[in-house]
Formats: sequence, C-alpha cells, structure tokens
Amino acid sequence: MLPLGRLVSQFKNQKNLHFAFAFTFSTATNHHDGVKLSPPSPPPIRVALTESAGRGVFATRRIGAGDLVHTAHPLVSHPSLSAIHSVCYLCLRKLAFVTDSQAQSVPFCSEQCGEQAKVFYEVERKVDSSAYDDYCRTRGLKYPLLVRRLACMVISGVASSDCLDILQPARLSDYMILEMEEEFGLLRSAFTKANIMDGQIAFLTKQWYTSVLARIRINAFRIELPGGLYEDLLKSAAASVEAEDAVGNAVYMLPSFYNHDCDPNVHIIWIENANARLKALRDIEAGEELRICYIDASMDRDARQTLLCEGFGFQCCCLRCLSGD
Ligand SMILES: C[S@@+](CC[C@H](N)C(=O)[O-])C[C@H]1O[C@@H](n2cnc3c(N)ncnc32)[C@H](O)[C@@H]1O
Repeated sequence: MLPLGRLVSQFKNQKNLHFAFAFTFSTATNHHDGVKLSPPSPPPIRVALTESAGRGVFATRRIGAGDLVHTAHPLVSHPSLSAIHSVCYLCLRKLAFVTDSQAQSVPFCSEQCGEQAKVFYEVERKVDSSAYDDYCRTRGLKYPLLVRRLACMVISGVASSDCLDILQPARLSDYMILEMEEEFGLLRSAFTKANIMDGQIAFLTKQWYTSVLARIRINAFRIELPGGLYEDLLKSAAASVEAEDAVGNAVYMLPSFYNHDCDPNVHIIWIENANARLKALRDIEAGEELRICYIDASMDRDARQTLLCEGFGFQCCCLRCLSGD
C-alpha cells in the first residue's frame, strides 16, 4: 500500500482519475497463510465530472444488485468522545469490555491496531489536549477530533499535511471560521506546550486547520455498528445518520467522491469496524452514476431538502425530490 502522502500526490498528478484510483488498492502481491494471491483487481468504477454535482463516481461495467462495489479503509478516524473507552481507538470496533474512564491509555482491539496506531498515538499521548476535548464536548463537536488526529499523523510522518486537499471543502460562514479559529488556538497551544519542535508543527497554521475542517465537514462519515446480520443491514437502505449510537467518525478517499441521491443505488455500511463496504442496492449499468444517501432517507422531502442545503450546501434535484415524494 502506498503511504497516504504519496497516494495523494499521485492523485494530484493524474489527469485520469480512474487510473489514479487503482492506487487506493494494494498493488503488491498479497500473501495469506503462505499462499500467494494475485493482486486485487481495481473496483469497477471511475471518478469523472457530473453535469451539475461536481465530481462523481461512475460504473465502468455492469454491477449487479447486492454486489460489493468496493471496500474502503479510513484515511483518518476517531471514536466519539462518549465511546472512547468502549471501542478500539483505531478501528472503532466495539470492545467486549469497557475500560476505566480514569485510565491514562486508550484501548485497542488487537495488537495489530495498537501497532498501526503506535507512532501517531505516541504524539497524541505527549499532548495534553484536555482543554480542546472539553471545548468539543461542551459544544458537541466531533470533527475537530479528526483534525487533531490528522495533525498527530502528520507530525509522526504517517500522513502528509495535504492529504485531504483533493476533497471538496464546505463553504464556511464567518461564524464558522471564528469558531474554528478558537479551536485552532487551543490545539496549537496544546502542541506548543508539549514541546513538539516548531519545524514539526510548521504546517499547523490557522489556514491549514480551517481548510482541513472544511473538507472533513463535507466528507466525514458518522459510523454506526448496529450489530445484527449482514443481510439485514443490506435490506435497510436508509442511512440512519441521526441515530445516537455512533461509535465515531471517519474520512475515506474514494467514498468522498460519491454524490447524494434520496433514492440511492449504493449503500455504505460498516459491519465490525471503520472499514466501509459499498454495496449496490440494485442493478447498475455501465456508465451510470453511483450515488449514496447522505441523510436519513425516511425523512419527508422538505426535511431532506433543508438538511442537504444546510449541511452540504446543495439543493437536491434527484428524481424522488422532483416527484414530490
Ligand atoms: C462528498 S462530496 C461528493 C463529491 C463532490 N461532488 C466532489 O466533486 O468532490 C459532497 C458534495 O458534492 C455535491 N453534491 C453531492 N450530491 C449532490 C447532488 N445530488 N446535487 C448537487 N450537488 C451534489 C455537493 O456540493 C456536496 O457538498
């Protein structure tokens, strides 16, 4: 797998995004139980410009109802503050136990997750971000936690500071920018007090903070692990983003290019951890755009329109909205 930084710079240099997306999947030969497996084939999709919704994801061949279109690993993930002691600090898998809320360390579900998180978690541990956490907790903010994690990943060298630049940013109001500047001050001073070298946090400017948060606002997924049978999950097409039991939030590369439809043909689901699966809800023809539903599809038309306009900045003109449903 290419490091995040290299992956994104490859992205930026590729005019043909279809080709670029081949790099989001392992290009090396896999080994499993001593058996040599051939490299996974690229997913049957490409990213291209749509007529009115910016970039979107299109099928390169026919995809059958129920097919797994592709899986996606988070670029950055973080548990909800309320779930910090009950889910894996990296992959968000629910734990069979709840750790002591006074404990100094956070839980990982496996040695592998602990090992993978080790480098950036060492940075996180050095920094006393209690004031930042309190600020987020009292205001019910979840996305700043993803920014802090990304900052720690950049400092530890496992991510590049421009790794989210390719994603679409939200339009920010003056009020949002003011709020973000306050958060930024708290985060920056936590890093400075932790004696992290100036050169290592040179990227952590007000502009970087607002630009990353603006991208996370539009592209982060709220992750729920409802349990139950995989087949049952597939039947429930509505993305229940309003439910209260989110284990955390995460940002992905490829899923960030999916546009919205109130009657989607693709569903994004999480089964055991933050690794996402995108499944076709019906037959999709080659050339057709793949769309997911960003909100709870069971809401009425006015509620959907309001949420999409306020949260994502667009007026939905999908066939379902046009029909008045
Ligand atoms: C997660 S991004 C999807 C990819 C995006 N089109 C891009 O070019 O990166 C979400 C943004 O895409 C646009 N978008 C998504 N679905 C749309 C739709 N049905 N109609 C108009 N714009 C849409 C909106 O600007 C929204 O904020």
